[in-house]
Amino acid sequence: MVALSEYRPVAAGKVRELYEVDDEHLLMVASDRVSAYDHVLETPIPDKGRVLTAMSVFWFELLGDLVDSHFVAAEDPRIPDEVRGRALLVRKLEMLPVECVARGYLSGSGLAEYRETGEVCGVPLPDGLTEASRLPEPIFTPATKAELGEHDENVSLAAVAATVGRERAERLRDTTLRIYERAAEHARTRGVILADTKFEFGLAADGALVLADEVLTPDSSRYWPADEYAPGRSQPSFDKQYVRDWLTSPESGWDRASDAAPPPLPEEVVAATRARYVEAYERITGRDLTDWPG
Ligand SMILES: Nc1ncnc(-c2cnn(Cc3cccc(F)c3)c2)c1Cl
Repeated sequence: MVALSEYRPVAAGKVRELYEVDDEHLLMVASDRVSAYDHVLETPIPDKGRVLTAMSVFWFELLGDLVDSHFVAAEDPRIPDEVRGRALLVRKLEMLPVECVARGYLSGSGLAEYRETGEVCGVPLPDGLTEASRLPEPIFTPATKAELGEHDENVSLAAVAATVGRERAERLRDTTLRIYERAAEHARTRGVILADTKFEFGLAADGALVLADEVLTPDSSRYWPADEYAPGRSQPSFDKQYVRDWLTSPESGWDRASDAAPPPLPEEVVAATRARYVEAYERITGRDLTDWPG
């Protein structure tokens, strides 16, 4: 069995890493780290990496009739034991430099831009929308990838077309919206609102779009519990709300406005957060996490 240290690191996000396996393959590794308020917390959430990995695989399979993906294997001799269950063997692709975001609801950077201009990424929206308003129909709001720690910058479809060509930009938009709608409809039947999500695509040798990166995880999407949905206020995050509430409570002694690192999480917040990740996975997929390797 190969050790992770034998693979060359090629990229690292806040809570995940990417390694080169061979000329054709990469290893995408999800850690148990969690990020909140733009800080990576020092306390890991056991099984978070497994849940997000298993969730991506579920969506690759469910969306397989709509779009090809880079996914090769979740169990394979090339996957080191130390990351088994939270790592995927994927095809190495030529990646398109576009963060393909679909939004069915208005929040985050979309809401901020709407409040400034009445539009998001050049797409005009009706008046009178507020935090977490459901949009008349889902919109494509692409962004350019920012440096680690910075926020992505929203751009127009024309800006994407200037980068990848008009036809490919429209294909990115259409594909992004089609797989968002399919996923959001599935999540809704499980009592979960998929408010928005971010995809990354690469190109196959014949120029076809291939869905890459992590897909429809709680780190790349906003998941809200449907039974608590109420527009006009920020919605509870399905998976991170316990962490957010504790960090902003007097009990933590942390001042979010300061740039101080957040304190370690109490074990009951860790346990409750782990339970929410497992619940999100089992409700969305109908599968049992105990059946997933690792
Ligand atoms: N199949 C692919 N082929 C070529 N490149 C990529 C690729 C490069 N960067 N990223 C984003 C990223 C950054 C940090 C850790 C991650 F796991 C993923 C994805 C992929 Cl997924």
